[in-house]
Amino acid sequence: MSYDFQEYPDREMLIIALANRIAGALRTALTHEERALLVVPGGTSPGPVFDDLCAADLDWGRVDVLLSDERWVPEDSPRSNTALLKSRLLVNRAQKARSLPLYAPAAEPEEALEALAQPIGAELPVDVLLLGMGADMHTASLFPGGDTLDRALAADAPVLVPVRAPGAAEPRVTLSARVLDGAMNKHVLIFGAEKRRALDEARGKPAHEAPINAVLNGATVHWAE
Ligand SMILES: O=C1O[C@H](COP(=O)(O)O)[C@@H](O)[C@H](O)[C@H]1O
Repeated sequence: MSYDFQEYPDREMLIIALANRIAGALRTALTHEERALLVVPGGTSPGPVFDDLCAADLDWGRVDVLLSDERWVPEDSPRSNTALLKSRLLVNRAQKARSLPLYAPAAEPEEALEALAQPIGAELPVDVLLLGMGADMHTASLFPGGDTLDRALAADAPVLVPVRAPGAAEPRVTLSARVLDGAMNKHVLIFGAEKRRALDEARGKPAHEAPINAVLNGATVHWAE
């Protein structure tokens, strides 16, 4: 397994460069496909990248945008990744993009899983993937100790997997590892010394201990202090 590690002098430079890389990869995909599928993370890290990317000059009307994972909370929750996506990425030029939902107002994710997975399955594979990573080496909602991690890591995993994990405050849904890893163009965004150490510690570990390893092959990791 090998990946590129790109270190930046500061977060601002990383954000500009990464937004440009993603926009460029989408433009390239759109030269040979009718539509392109962009998958992005939630959490605290990607907001500033979204702020730049949403202004990129590209044919957003032919782009589908999807979260890598979602916490099973309504959109008015401060923990909603969908709310982050809508307020920071699907604005400006990018408001023309089509958003594929990863949440529906049901009590448990299992009740909505099939309906959410169907339109996603129709757009696969992922053209451009941006992921985050937690200091516990989780990515998307592939958590060490997650109750469905084996299923989510399997070669024949479904598109979407519901997850409950010790490190996660609420139930979640996640794209499975095979869907994430199958992306044409893969980027991982991490900030700070703790996550850099976690990435180093992940080296050589099996994916059920360090789920980030399930998606790193061929990826570019973008890091700034
Ligand atoms: O819970 C989540 O965490 C990871 C990492 O988030 P961060 O706040 O440490 O940047 C994120 O990639 C994932 O999409 C999100 O649901």
